[in-house]
Amino acid sequence: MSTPQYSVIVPAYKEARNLRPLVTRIFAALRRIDSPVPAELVEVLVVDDNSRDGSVEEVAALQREGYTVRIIVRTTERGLSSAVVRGFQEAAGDNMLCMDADLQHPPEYVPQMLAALSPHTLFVLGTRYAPGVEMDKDWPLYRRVISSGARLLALPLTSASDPMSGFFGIRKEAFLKARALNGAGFKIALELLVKAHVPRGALAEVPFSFGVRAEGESKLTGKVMIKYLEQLAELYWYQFSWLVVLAAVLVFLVFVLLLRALWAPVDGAQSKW
Ligand SMILES: Nc1nc2c(ncn2[C@@H]2O[C@H](COP(=O)(O)OP(=O)(O)O[C@H]3O[C@H](CO)[C@@H](O)[C@H](O)[C@@H]3O)[C@@H](O)[C@H]2O)c(=O)[nH]1
Repeated sequence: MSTPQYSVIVPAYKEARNLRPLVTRIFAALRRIDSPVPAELVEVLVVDDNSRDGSVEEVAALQREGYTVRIIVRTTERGLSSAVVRGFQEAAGDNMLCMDADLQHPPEYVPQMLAALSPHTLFVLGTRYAPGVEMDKDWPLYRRVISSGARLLALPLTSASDPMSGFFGIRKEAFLKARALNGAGFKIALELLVKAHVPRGALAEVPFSFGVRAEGESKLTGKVMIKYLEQLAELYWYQFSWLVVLAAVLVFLVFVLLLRALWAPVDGAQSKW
């Protein structure tokens, strides 16, 4: 078997029933005659947080059928973003893609997303905010509102149109540049866009329609949303702390100038004496 050059990272918690359709559809897309990426160069890496729902057995069955898929089972950590970071650390390929297990990210887009990465295009983002893209009409209204609100709050941090997306790819060298990854919450794409300092010219966007979950339940809870607000505060500080320092220096200078202006006439008066 050739060494994988492309790794598809799938964070998964209790997704046993989605893994087979996900993996078989990814490889079916890669085996199409018009796929820009050969299936033999791709691995799928599932990062599971000890789901104990048959995910390990499902991956073993897929391996026996010849699919290049492996699973990491974490027993001491939990969380979507940290699972993705672990997957990127363990990936064999230099071109790495992250996607949900639940088929909300269409597996048929995997070849195109992987092929978009290159030494010049360090980040590829699956975006739901592009002309002509429609949200699945079954996606609940409250999720649309949360997603749009979260996106608006993040827009000053990045030029990407959908920093909330969980469907994105990054080159290994860009990932290794990102220091002090927090890995909390759900928004690892946003954190990587900010901390890997991906320039606008090295970012490609691929519009896609976000579907509804195939099986199981979303793990997005109120706690995850609070984590997002904490993460935003950290990223704003990371990105804009120099502005705060600049503002402090300016305030100090204005203060000094004011003091001088206030004291100057008195000094003048004293010198006459
Ligand atoms: N390993 C691991 N995986 C997890 C965990 N929590 C969630 N996942 C996996 O992460 C993927 C997304 O989780 P969902 O719970 O399905 O998220 P969602 O509500 O559909 O949110 C998605 O859409 C958002 C856009 O609105 C995205 O921002 C988000 O990243 C995610 O893709 C799924 O494959 C799920 O199994 C966890 O604690 N550990």
